[in-house]
Amino acid sequence: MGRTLYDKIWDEHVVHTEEDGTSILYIDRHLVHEVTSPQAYEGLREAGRKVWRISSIVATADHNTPTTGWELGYDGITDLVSKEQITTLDANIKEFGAAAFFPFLSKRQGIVHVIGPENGATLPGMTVVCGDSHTSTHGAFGALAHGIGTSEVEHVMATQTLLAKKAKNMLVKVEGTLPKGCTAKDIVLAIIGKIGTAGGTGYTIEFAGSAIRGLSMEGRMTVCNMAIEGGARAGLVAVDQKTIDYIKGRLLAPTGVEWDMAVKYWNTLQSDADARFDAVVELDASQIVPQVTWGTSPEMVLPITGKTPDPDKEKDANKRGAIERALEYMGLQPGKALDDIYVDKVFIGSCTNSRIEDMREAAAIVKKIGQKVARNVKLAMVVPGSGLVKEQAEREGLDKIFVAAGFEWREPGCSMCLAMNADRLEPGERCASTSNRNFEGRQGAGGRTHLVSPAMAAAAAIHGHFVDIRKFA
Ligand SMILES: CC(C)[C@H](C(=O)O)[C@@H](O)C(=O)O
Ligand code: SF4
Repeated sequence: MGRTLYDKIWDEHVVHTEEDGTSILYIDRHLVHEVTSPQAYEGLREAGRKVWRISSIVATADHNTPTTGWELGYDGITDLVSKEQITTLDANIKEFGAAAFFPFLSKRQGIVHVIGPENGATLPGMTVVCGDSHTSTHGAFGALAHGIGTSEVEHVMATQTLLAKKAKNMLVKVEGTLPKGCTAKDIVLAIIGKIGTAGGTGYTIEFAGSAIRGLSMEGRMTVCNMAIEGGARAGLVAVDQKTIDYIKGRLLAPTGVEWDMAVKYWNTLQSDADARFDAVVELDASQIVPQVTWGTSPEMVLPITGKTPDPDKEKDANKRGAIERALEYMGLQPGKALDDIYVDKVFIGSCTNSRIEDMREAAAIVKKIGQKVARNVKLAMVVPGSGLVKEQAEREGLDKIFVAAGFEWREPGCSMCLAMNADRLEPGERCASTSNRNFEGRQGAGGRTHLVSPAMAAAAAIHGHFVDIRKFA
């Protein structure tokens, strides 16, 4: 019987399997950031160990880095805990080594899930880990990539392996043409709306179908990024010519004979036609409408044409309670039209949507509408995912479009995706955000997050409330 893409990568990396299925998996790439690595390095130090394969480590600082004041250097990091995490990473990499390190202030610094692929650190067929749940992003390259905990970070550093149990195979097939105004973000929000945040639990999801093949690598990364929000630790997309074209010439990508050999192997990284999946979910891309989350979980999502749900109409007591709590936290009434929700802040960024294509989509809408950020919007910020994205966007003049319309154009980092740096929501503030999590307090205590695509966020900034961007498409 044929094998899935997941089966193939797993088989290539499994070192040993116990009777109960517990396996030792060889790890090719270890991405490191400042939040989940300090204890791991400390553990190595205490045990007198070295990093097993230094060339597997690629590191950057992202969660704690400020997005303003870079001209002040490290003095611009006002939060002392943030500063300590960033300088600790600098010291650890100096002591333990890495294949590549993009520290705070360096040109290639950025969100770990943006800089990995961008620098050719993420390659098809690899096993990729990072002490970060959104490592699933890298699956867009046909790599088996998932987040691990801090103790596992230390284990991988010490042994180059990870203890893991094989997940089941799920196929999410999205066929058809995505309507104008809809993006990869709308696809993945629609998938999560359908399967729920636990739908992918215990599975590795392969995203397939003509709509997925039609996406750019940036779009595929957006989809895989949120596989974790659908409950799956890893998401995958089969390798095709787009994958290979994206990688060619990147900093850490193979060259010469090694490139040719790699491409030959990468071209085998698809599920066999007769591969068996344990679960199959199908979606018609042509039916997708721009999505907006209304609640405190990514599955609480509806088309922009929708209205917030009425808990009284929900028969299941648990679900009813969840709807009531979410509406209360979000400060919304049942039956509220989504395009009548006004926002206080707009955040375009995060490892879901801070790549060049996202910047282009947001700028295009701003240009098309041709107006300034609405008066009720206190802050609209665009945070590129890396220094290279920032540079590219500036070459294309996108920053000028944003700034002229009243957006702030910031330095790269995780920024307002989570409240770990200076960018955050104040209690009660409502935000249109292109990030991936809308949990209570995620963007700051009491903050209210609505997850949307970059184009939807940009339009919300200009109109002051959510709008159906299909009318501009
Ligand atoms: C800080 C880090 C461990 C965390 C994660 O694992 O995802 C963060 O990136 C997030 O998005 O919540
Ligand atoms: S951008 Fe957000 S989701 Fe991504 S790694 Fe940073 S904090 Fe996590």
